[in-house]
Amino acid sequence: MNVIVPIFMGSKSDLKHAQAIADVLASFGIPYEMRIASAHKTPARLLEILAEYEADPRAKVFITIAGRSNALSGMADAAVTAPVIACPPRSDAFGGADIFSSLRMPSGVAPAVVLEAEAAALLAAKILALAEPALREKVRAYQQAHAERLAQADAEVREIRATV
Ligand SMILES: Nc1cncn1[C@@H]1O[C@H](COP(=O)(O)O)[C@@H](O)[C@H]1O
Repeated sequence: MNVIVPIFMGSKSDLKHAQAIADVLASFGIPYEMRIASAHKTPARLLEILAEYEADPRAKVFITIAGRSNALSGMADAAVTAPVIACPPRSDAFGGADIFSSLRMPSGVAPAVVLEAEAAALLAAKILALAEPALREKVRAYQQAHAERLAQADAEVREIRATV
């Protein structure tokens, strides 16, 4: 597959979350690259790396991970023409307030926000599948596996009957 999904994170402390996304991409056979740059601390470096991927036709979708104040996703979205999926790491600090920095963007900036690591990778897979029939089949198989698990669970709970 001649694609590469750049996964940007704001800090190495985001690596576990990034790896969870990367693992799902790998399960779809999608190549990825992980990069670290902070919109707050190293903005020039971030834009430099983004420009490299903007010039790379394989980079058809980006994933961005930044905790606390997520400037990374909006900055990335404004700097590249491909879709950007923001998947901020989970935080319960301050009542989960971090999430709001991922939701509202200035005009002309539109990163998608997907909170679960697996789902962020799935959205990336579906975007890439638009131009990759083999990947589309893998997405279909993934959906089918979910449907089968539900059918199995349904059959199991149906056995729990009231016997009055
Ligand atoms: N928003 C932001 C800008 N620079 C780093 N962060 C995020 O802040 C958290 C803590 O970063 P650090 O390790 O640099 O303190 C990480 O989730 C990182 O993505």
